Amino acid sequence: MSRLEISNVTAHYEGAAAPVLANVSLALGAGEFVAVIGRSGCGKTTLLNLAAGFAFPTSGRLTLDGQPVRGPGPERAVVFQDDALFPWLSAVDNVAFGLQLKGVPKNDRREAARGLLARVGLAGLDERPIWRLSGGQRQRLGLARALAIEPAFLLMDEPLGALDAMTREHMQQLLLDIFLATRAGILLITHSIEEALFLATRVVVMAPNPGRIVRTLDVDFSRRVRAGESARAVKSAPDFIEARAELLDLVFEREAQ
Ligand SMILES: Nc1ncnc2c1ncn2[C@@H]1O[C@H](COP(=O)(O)OP(=O)(O)OP(=O)(O)O)[C@@H](O)[C@H]1O
Repeated sequence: MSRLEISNVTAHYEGAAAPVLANVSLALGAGEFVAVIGRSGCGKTTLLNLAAGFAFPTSGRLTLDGQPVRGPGPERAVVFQDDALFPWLSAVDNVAFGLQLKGVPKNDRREAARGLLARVGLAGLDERPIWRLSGGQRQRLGLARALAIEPAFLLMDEPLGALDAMTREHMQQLLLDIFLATRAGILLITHSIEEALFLATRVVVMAPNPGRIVRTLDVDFSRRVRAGESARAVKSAPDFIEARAELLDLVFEREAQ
């Protein structure tokens, strides 16, 4: 079972007065869905970049199954808001590219890629060029490509931020389905407190100057969706609304400081 551990990490950007992250600790295991929220500039993306191996801390430790993280790796797939798809390739070839990186033989790649496209709800759009896909379809494609490498961890930076409300709700359901099917450890950065509460097994609240974790909340609202309750019912349940208000207070209280 894979485990990513961020222990007591501090990070600085050159020239900045305060550290961008100070004494941040966070662990992510298989079957855990951690959502990180906090006001703009509190270091969420920096934290994800460290977890992905795109950046390194000034002090503290990052380990993967006990081994120091030295850079990016195929066990950690990253999904961004503006997904870095290859615009000159069709949908199926964008996913097949991920399979090529994984070493899947050429003849098997397109068929496997089609399967992944179907899994994210893009069946039938295989040969579409990227520029003819909607924002939501591109996000699905970005997810399919991330899943192609069968990552132990999915690291996502505001992946649904650019989508309209309806599409966003559909994508939340897809993320839940993927989480359940793969049991990958998911790290999701989101500006939506509601989305964090709805999807995660743990919500982490950060505050800025220096970037730090001020609250960790274990939640299980997604279990109710799995048990058959509708997303709408879960999001309008009294305990969901109460938890959302508490987190809102926390983020705004910190903002006022
Ligand atoms: N490459 C960089 N060099 C210098 N400073 C940076 C760099 N990247 C980010 N910062 C600064 O570090 C702080 C944290 O940025 P980061 O993007 O991690 O925050 P965030 O919480 O993800 O913000 P947002 O919610 O707006 O995306 C900000 O003050 C930002 O200006």
